[in-house]
Amino acid sequence: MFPQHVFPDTAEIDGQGRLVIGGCSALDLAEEYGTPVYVLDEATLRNRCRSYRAEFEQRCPGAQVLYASKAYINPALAQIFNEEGLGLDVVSGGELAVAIAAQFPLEKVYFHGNNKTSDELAYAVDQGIGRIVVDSFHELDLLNRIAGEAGKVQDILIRVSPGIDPHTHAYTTTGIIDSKFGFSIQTGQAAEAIRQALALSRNGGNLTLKGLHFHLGSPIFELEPYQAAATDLVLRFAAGFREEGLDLQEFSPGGGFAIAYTRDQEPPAIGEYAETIVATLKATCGELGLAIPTLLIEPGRSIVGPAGVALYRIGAIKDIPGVRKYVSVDGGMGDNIRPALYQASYEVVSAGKVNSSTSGNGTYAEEKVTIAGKYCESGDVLASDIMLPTPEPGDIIAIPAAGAYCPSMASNYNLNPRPPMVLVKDGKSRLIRRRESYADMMLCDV
Ligand SMILES: Cc1ncc(COP(=O)(O)O)c(C=O)c1O
Ligand SMILES: N[C@@H](CCCC[NH3+])C(=O)O
Repeated sequence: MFPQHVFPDTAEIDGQGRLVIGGCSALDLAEEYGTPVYVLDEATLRNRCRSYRAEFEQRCPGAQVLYASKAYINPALAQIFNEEGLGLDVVSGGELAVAIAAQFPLEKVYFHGNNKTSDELAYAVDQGIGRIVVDSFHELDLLNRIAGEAGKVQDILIRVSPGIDPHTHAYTTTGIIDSKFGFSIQTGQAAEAIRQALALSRNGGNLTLKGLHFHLGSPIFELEPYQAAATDLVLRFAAGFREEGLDLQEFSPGGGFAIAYTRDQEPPAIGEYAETIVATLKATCGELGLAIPTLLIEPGRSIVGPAGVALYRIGAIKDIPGVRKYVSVDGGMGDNIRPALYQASYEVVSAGKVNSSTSGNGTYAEEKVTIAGKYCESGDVLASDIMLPTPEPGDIIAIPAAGAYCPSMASNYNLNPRPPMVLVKDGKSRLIRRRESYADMMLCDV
């Protein structure tokens, strides 16, 4: 059965059992743009942006949705997010440069990161970035100096670490006490950071503390970590600094909202995350007598992830009798490091032979295979022991839920060019990033 809910909103199967995305045949896209290729469905992207805005704004007027660029950004996408009224979360000078290239309104850009360099901070301050989310004492001093040299007063948030385990992969957990991100509430370092920031907001300093931020990790399939544990805990902590002059104008519980990667996964709906966060925010602020701050949320994966489908072409097929059947494709860990890095699981369908009750073609006989990449690493496996209609060299396979943290974490390992990105909508496709060439990969070599 076709796992519709892990594919983009517009995905369908035509009468010949072929996958169609955004009105475009996956086989035709593979032919036109070559493989591997990442296809992004514009309708899904925009639907997710609109759902986030609607679900949070209707419950909490003035709430702002900041797209977490690290999930994937380029100028064309930044323009779409701007059209949809989102802000941006950036974590490097490079991501900020994309926002600038796309003429994104910089007052809606928030700069994160545990070790922003002085060059990056100076660049952000000079360009007039909206907020810098300060993550260390070193950064507090450095930024105060840089803003002073630029003759500016920079708005900041402080990132706190609430000491909450959101039950996700150890490599993607950020809000626990043993984390390189943020100032820990438990150790007293968050309190000290707030006091220093307040002092720099007053005594001739060059910073203005606007509020607090935290981010627990990603993907978070539970609602509870956002609720009592985090939103409630951080708000109570913030209320303790009212007397010392903390005016909590902005409050961000970060991102981390989950998506379905495999057919058995059912993450909470966007409305459920919104209800949990906003209800807790309102109840806790009411109880503490705090004015409700502007709520900021930072979804990345859950906006771009479900919009993306990776297409690969099958090459070598190696059957090791009694052991495993390896089906190798023309991409792999260079364009999707997530299985190797996080043991992430994906669905795989054969784009020209989709087993679906709506295909009208009955079913294709399946066999158990392992999808391997073309990289010189044994760990370069995209999906292990999955069922696939009998594969043949030349077949196109599609991996859904691939829009987030695949192209953005892609590398040139083994000097394979990174794949192109294609936006599809209403039966038309548009290249928004071309495939790298061999010359591109030698561009910086001197
Ligand atoms: C500070 C911050 N905000 C937002 C995000 C976005 O997370 P996700 O893409 O899971 O929504 C991240 C990444 O985990 C992050 O570190
Ligand atoms: N890159 C990770 C998530 C980390 C998000 C950044 N803090 C992933 O692929 O799931």
